[in-house]
Formats: sequence, structure tokens, C-alpha cells
Amino acid sequence: MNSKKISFQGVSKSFPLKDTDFVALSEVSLDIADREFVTVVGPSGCGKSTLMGMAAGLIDPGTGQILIDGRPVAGPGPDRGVIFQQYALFPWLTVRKNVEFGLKLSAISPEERRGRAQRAIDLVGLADFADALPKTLSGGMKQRCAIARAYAVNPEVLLMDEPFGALDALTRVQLQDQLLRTWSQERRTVMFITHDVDEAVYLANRVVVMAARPGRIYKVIDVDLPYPRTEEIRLSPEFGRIRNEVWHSVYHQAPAAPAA
Ligand SMILES: Nc1ncnc2c1ncn2[C@@H]1O[C@H](COP(=O)(O)OP(=O)(O)OP(=O)(O)O)[C@@H](O)[C@H]1O
Repeated sequence: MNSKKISFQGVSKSFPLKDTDFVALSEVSLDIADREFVTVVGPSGCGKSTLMGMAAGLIDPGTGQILIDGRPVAGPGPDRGVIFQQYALFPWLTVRKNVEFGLKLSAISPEERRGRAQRAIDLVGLADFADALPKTLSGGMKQRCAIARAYAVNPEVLLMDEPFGALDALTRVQLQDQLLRTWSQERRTVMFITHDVDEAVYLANRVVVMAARPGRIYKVIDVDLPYPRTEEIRLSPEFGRIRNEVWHSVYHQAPAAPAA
């Protein structure tokens, strides 16, 4: 087991823009430990999705290196489950079939596929809806289905890009608790992007605050609060103190040093 599960080493990324290059990420270095839960916050356009997309192998690497378990990322792989804001479920398949779908590429028997899908469905609390079609589910249930699908493949790393962004505030809080329950039962390394400062603090071991122009890491803030996280913790002075620190780092960022 590698204690550095995900390692970004001097990662920069530019996109062509008219006759120049737009620097989306500049020299990002970050190690995420095995089974750590890291959240990433920062202003719009600071490169959060680009960073995660590169770790997922969905965006071409720029310069620098991204290592998963010490190996450079060379495309998507079953070691990484990716969950986006849009549920990306197949509307014509039931919850169970949606969850099983992700396992079709694995060389496992249909019985094992079914068993693993059922376990993941149980894990996210959707057992009563296993045979329902997505259109009959609420947004929160759809997202739980997407999480179950990612978990069923048994990836060591979960990359989540604003997975709760489209949900109402109450459902969002409920899904945060659900995700933490799932994570505590089957611990994975999680990198989770959010715009919500409370969510970032509530879920994480560490919050990575990014800054824009160029996209870079601005500050990394430890969240020294015990798990399981509870409402009591959410309302505690210590939570408030960390939340204020993250808030300040996101909304009152010092400008970037001018390029030499
Ligand atoms: N394929 C692309 N071509 C050109 N520019 C891009 C491309 N993808 C991203 N960018 C630019 O790179 C920057 C970072 O984008 P990215 O989506 O990673 O930011 P983000 O922090 O996730 O933003 P948001 O919080 O709004 O989702 C943005 O300025 C964006 O316009």
C-alpha cells in the first residue's frame, strides 16, 4: 500500500486560446494519503475540474506528473471511480442494472456481478429501490445510485466533481452523512470538489483551497475534527473556526504575485 495514494507533482496545464496559451493550472503539488478524504474549493475557473479530470485520465496531462499509487496516470482505469454533478445514469435501466453496468467490463461472473451490485446498493441505502427506473427517483436518490455504481467497481480512489451541486440544501446535508457512512464502512481515498464551504469542512480530513489566474493551490487547511461527523460537530465552535478560515481563504484571497 502506498501512503501517497494520489500525488500531483508540479502539475501545470495550458489550453490554447486565440494565438496564445491560457494557463489553467500552474505548478500544483499535492499528496493525498491512502484513505484520506480531501475536499477542493476555490473560485470558479481556478482549475478544480481540470485537476481532477487529469487525475481521472479524462483530460490530457500537461506538464509535471500525476501518480496514483506511484504510477503515472495514463488514461481512465478501474482503480478510479469518477462521479459528476450530472448523475449520468442510463434512464432505461433500473438502479440495479445501472450499478451492474459499471461491472460489465470486469471479468467476473454474472452472479458475482449481481452480488457486488446488491452490496453497493445496500451500502448507499437504496435497497428498496433496486428495481426502480431513474425517472422515478429523486435527485438525491439518483446521486446515491451514481455513488453505488462507482463503489461497486471497488475503486481505491473516488474522484467526485461537485456531486451534490444540483441538490437542495436538506438533501445535500443528508447525502453528506450518507457518503461519510459509506466511506467509514468502506474507506477509499476521496478527492471531492465543491463550491460549498460548509460541505468542504464537514466531509474532509483536509481542505485544499485553490486560487485562479493562474489556477494554483492557495492554502491547505487541516480539519482536526473526529469522525463520525455529527450535527453536534457541525454546530460546534471548532467547526465554525475552521469554516471561517476556509471562507476567508476562498473569498479574501491575496492577489497572485506578478510574473517575474
Ligand atoms: N478544454 C478547454 N479549453 C480551453 N479552456 C479550458 C478548457 N477546460 C477548461 N478551460 C479553462 O481552464 C480554466 C479552469 O477550468 P475548470 O473547469 O478546471 O475550473 P473550475 O475551478 O472547475 O471551475 P468551476 O468552479 O466554475 O467549475 C477555466 O478558465 C476554463 O475556461
